[in-house]
Amino acid sequence: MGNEYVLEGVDLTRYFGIGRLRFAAVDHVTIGFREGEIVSIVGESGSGKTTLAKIFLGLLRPSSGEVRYRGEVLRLRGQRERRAYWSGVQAIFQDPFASFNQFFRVDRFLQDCLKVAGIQASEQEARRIKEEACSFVNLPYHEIYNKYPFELSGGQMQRLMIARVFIIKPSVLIADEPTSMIDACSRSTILDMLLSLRKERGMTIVFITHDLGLAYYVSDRIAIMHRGKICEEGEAKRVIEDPQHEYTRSLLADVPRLMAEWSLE
Ligand SMILES: Nc1ncnc2c1ncn2[C@@H]1O[C@H](COP(=O)(O)OP(=O)(O)OP(=O)(O)O)[C@@H](O)[C@H]1O
Repeated sequence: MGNEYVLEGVDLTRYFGIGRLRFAAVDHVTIGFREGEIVSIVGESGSGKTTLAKIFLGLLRPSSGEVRYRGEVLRLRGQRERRAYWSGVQAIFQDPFASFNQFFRVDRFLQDCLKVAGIQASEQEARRIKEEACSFVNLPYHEIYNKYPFELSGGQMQRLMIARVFIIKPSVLIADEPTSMIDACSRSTILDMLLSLRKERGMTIVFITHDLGLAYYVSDRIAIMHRGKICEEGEAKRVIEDPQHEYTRSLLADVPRLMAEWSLE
């Protein structure tokens, strides 16, 4: 039988610091993501979520354990292998400002996405794809193509990151607090965009958030991370309605209006 996970981490550990200061930011984490599934990794600040995301993206080496993509152990030896991997596994990071090369205009950024996606298109066809991606995220291409990232708002940058995903069509998207810089209204629009991408493309989405309400709203499964470990994992409804771990219960106590806020059921 084949491996059912598109992406998985097996016994991942990552230490930081040396000597007595050494600690495990990610501590023996095993977790897998199936095709078309949305899994949220929820935990408070410093619990190791971003470190785990970076390991999955091949941006950080685990101290031990391994990442498997489509059943194969991930070994990224050069820029070519990295690029090939990133055409399948993409990320949206917390701080969109840091995700852009500030010296490149928006058009160059989008053009690079075509390159990562391996799309060889005429100038006219490339323009059509870029316009289509911008319109998917409600950005008027003709107004922004000539701008530098610092001339965009935080929300526009985040939309541009989703336009990138729209062009590259990765199998897996790792979204680290994708809605942190925008107001509640644009937030739900962006979430809807991501949900429709998963529906249309069967994309796997890994949401990294401290917001259990948001996780419940979007996910099939939730994994709770605490001090580098996954302390609880399961179907979203089960984790919320019947939490098994003390830490999950304490997180739930912090979101008493969870159901009402997200108008669930
Ligand atoms: N490069 C690094 N060097 C040393 N320590 C680090 C490094 N990156 C992260 N850490 C530490 O590892 C721990 C986990 O950090 P991480 O960013 O993964 O947490 P997080 O759950 O994503 O938090 P947040 O929600 O605030 O982003 C923290 O104590 C952090 O200070």
